[in-house]
Amino acid sequence: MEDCLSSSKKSQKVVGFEGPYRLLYCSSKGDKAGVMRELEKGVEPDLADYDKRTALHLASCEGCTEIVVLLLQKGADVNSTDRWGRTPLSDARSFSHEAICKILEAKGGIDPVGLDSQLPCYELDHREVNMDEAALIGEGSYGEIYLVRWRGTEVAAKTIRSSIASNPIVKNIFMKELALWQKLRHPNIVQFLGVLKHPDRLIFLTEYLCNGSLHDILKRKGRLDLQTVVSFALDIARGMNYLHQHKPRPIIHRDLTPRNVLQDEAGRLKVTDFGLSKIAQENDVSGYKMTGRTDRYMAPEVYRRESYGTSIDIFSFALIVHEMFLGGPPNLAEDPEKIADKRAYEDSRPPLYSYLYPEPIRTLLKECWHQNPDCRPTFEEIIVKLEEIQDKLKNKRKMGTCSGAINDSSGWCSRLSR
Ligand SMILES: Nc1ncnc2c1ncn2[C@@H]1O[C@H](COP(=O)(O)OP(=O)(O)OP(=O)(O)O)[C@@H](O)[C@H]1O
Repeated sequence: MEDCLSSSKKSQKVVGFEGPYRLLYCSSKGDKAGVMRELEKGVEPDLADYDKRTALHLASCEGCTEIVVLLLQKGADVNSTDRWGRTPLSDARSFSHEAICKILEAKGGIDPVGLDSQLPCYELDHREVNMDEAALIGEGSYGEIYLVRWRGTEVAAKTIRSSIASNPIVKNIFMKELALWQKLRHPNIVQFLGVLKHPDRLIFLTEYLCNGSLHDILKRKGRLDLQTVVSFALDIARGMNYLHQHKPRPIIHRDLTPRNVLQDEAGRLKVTDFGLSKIAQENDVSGYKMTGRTDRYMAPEVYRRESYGTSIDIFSFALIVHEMFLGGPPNLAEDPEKIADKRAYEDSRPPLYSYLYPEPIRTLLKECWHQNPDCRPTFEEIIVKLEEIQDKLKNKRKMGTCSGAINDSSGWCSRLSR
């Protein structure tokens, strides 16, 4: 733990607006003097943001020819790939910047994704769904959600805002995420059904979960008892473990929140919208923004704009489990950006009142929201711990007693019978 704590402090470096990321900003704006200044300061030409997009990606999609030439002269990698496997040439082609395509090709640039090689998404004839009879059930960052009938079954239809659907790069990324989603099959992952082939709209179908989101459930019911929390936490952890163990690359959710966890008729929770929300929130992935969207479930390393991995989802998971005991988010009135800032730079975490959080859960939450991502457990490890707690709870119920292996100093067993 000592090591974890000391490296945690090390990882708290501040990346301010005037930090190395200015290179990306200047590149996307075509500011040659700014780019030169940053490179002269010693900033690496291949510096990437948290989506692994480099200055060369940004200059290529913005059509900044001079910057592309300059970055290549300074040794930028012509074939750096971003989170979606796109190279600078992929971006230049998407926006038809012919001159830049030629420059990149001459330097050995390749386009491993290309619009043509996009994985096909399962397409359905739009006449199969009558959107005129659709009932609105919710609204998210990328559009509205409707309850519709498809082939005799109630399903959810998600409409994509035209600001997203009309941007070729964003649409392409969106379609790739959907193509990935259509391959996933797990009891704790919302099932993707297909995209409606519509001349001027982008709509996709998923299974319909009649009980709504965990956010809705907490609003309705308030605090959940320990047994329910453990069972819900296991559902989320199993769905997330499936995503993190995806081959050849793990799928990072990036926006795990109570709104992105839905409940089916049988009471089981399922995870939805991996990757999609963030695409929509970033609004314009072709440009680099100096301010990031923050929220209360964001891991410190994301807020600090550092590189990150699967453990950002573990951090969000801990906050969701914390909320289930509390019946909603703590410090609801506080500005989410302030909360994220304090978590990133002051190591602040929500309170773990002993009368609400039994000992095995307290320890688990502390591990999961550890400041150092390397010290957080994996979902596989979390599942083992939660199953142990669940087994003990079952045994206690059978024996009709609360004394035994799990510390009950806070009287948490008594809440089981509520
Ligand atoms: N498949 C579904 N079945 C039933 N209800 C759904 C389904 N998908 C979404 N909803 C409802 O619609 C609401 C909005 O969903 P959506 O996923 O678009 O947005 P969000 O999760 O609230 O926000 P964001 O897009 O930022 O993640 C959800 O909170 C939920 O209540």
